[in-house]
Amino acid sequence: MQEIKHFINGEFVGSQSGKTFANLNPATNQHIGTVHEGGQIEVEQAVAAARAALKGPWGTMPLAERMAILHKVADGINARFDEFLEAECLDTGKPKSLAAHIDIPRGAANFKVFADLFKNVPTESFMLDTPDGKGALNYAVRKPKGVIAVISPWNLPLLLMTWKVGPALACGNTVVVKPSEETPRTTTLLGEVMNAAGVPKGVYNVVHGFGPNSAGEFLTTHPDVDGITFTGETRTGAAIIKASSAHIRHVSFELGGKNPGIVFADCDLDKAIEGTMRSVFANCGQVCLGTERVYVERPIFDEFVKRLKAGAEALQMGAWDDACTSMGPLISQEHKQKVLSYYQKAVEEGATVITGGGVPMMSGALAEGAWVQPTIWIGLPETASVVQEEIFGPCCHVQPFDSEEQVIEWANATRYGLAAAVWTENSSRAHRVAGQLDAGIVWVNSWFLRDLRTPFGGMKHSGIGREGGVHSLEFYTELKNVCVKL
Ligand SMILES: NC(=O)C1=CN([C@@H]2O[C@H](COP(=O)(O)OP(=O)(O)OC[C@H]3O[C@@H](n4cnc5c(N)ncnc54)[C@H](O)[C@@H]3O)[C@@H](O)[C@H]2O)C=CC1
Ligand SMILES: O=C(O)/C=C/C=C(\O)C(=O)O
Repeated sequence: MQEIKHFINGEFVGSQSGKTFANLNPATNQHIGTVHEGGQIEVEQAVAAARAALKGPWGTMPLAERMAILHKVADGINARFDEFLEAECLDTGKPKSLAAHIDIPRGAANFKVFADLFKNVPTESFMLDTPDGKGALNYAVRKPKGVIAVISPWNLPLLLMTWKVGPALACGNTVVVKPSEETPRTTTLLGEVMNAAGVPKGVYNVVHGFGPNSAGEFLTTHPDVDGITFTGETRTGAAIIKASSAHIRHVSFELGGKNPGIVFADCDLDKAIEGTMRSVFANCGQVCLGTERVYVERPIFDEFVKRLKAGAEALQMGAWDDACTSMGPLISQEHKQKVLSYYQKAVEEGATVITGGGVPMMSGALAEGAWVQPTIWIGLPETASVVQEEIFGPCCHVQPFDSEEQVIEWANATRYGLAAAVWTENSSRAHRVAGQLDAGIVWVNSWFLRDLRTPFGGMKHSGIGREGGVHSLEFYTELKNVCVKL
């Protein structure tokens, strides 16, 4: 059984309180590790270490050296690829085919891409005319923001944590990470890679624990934190703003979604089915960008539903290391109960269940895991709970539509605005519809095709701010204008 400790000032340390909690494998519900629960003391130590590293070796390191170290971190993740893969799959139950394709490579890329992006970024300068005719020169310089608190979720643990830590470190900041209590392993393993890569002590710190009245809250309310970046539920984002409001600092929030997939009759149906299958069921539906509302133009509705059903029923649930597995379990028993409560609500609200709706029969060690069936509903009004609320499970409601105007109105009629997918071969329509959707990202004829240089974030209740490319640079640095009278 693995003991999972905090990583503070370059060392693995236990909690002074002696408090621990269980690390469970969601595929089996077995206790596979013991995690130290951080309190005020560990958060205090981690923030102090991050502040000292900022003033010391990291803050004074030449840019080229810092970027070379971040390349070594990426190489270090790749060199220990199989260990990261196993750690991520044990924590989440996700199939290794998925984690090997997405989670671990993106974990490494998040360091390389941002190191390369930020190496040569210019800033603005302006000449100002003055009455004496000599003028003044203004130029802006970027400084690291300082100590960044990173609060990360359990659905794509390494990917989403490094998506923030990579650019934060590339900009010269130091970080204290509070990973999700459900998925402590890869964040901890990254500490070993940081040390091996030569990252100075205190630059990357990890404190384990929960949210309210635990490490998460202690970190986000700490007065010596200069910025908070968070991915997770909208309600948690609101709680973090409220709890930390005494201190003025920037926040960057990537929150929930209830994303539409819009399928026009002129789409390439094979591509639309393949993309919608991924966007609904990948990672057992636990992706904030995933599609939970599918709108299909009426002439192809029956055919689409028939083929989506066949795809869902062909998914293979099983162990993470079985090459045949295409869908894993949900993250926890608690989340399983939440998703099943929506399965029940859908029926109570009058849905026709096309497939799924319950719990699959799993055998052997998997019998006690957090498994649910991939599920498709039709026949609900747009006001139904499962059409309006984020479920975060392998399920969707499919609705026929008759006009562009109608589908745009429905697509926008939620409090969320994170992502959308549009399937059409008509490029004028693609641009027209994309322009009218309330979403931070619209994919046309694709889903989860990511370019890390682009703005990423949500509208409405789906987030505050954008990260990615120069937008990460904006969040993780402070701009200072220097005005020199000539
Ligand atoms: N990317 C997304 O949009 C995600 C959405 N979710 C949604 O959120 C639901 C709940 O999942 P959770 O893991 O509980 O998500 P969450 O939003 O509660 O947790 C995300 C992170 O925030 C921390 N946290 C929670 N409360 C906090 C607080 N008051 N102060 C500081 N940190 C805090 C957690 O410990 C974790 O590290 C899921 O059922 C799903 O619907 C969950 C994970 C990711
Ligand atoms: O940055 C990405 O490519 C993925 C983002 C996904 C989420 O934010 C999520 O699922 O929570």
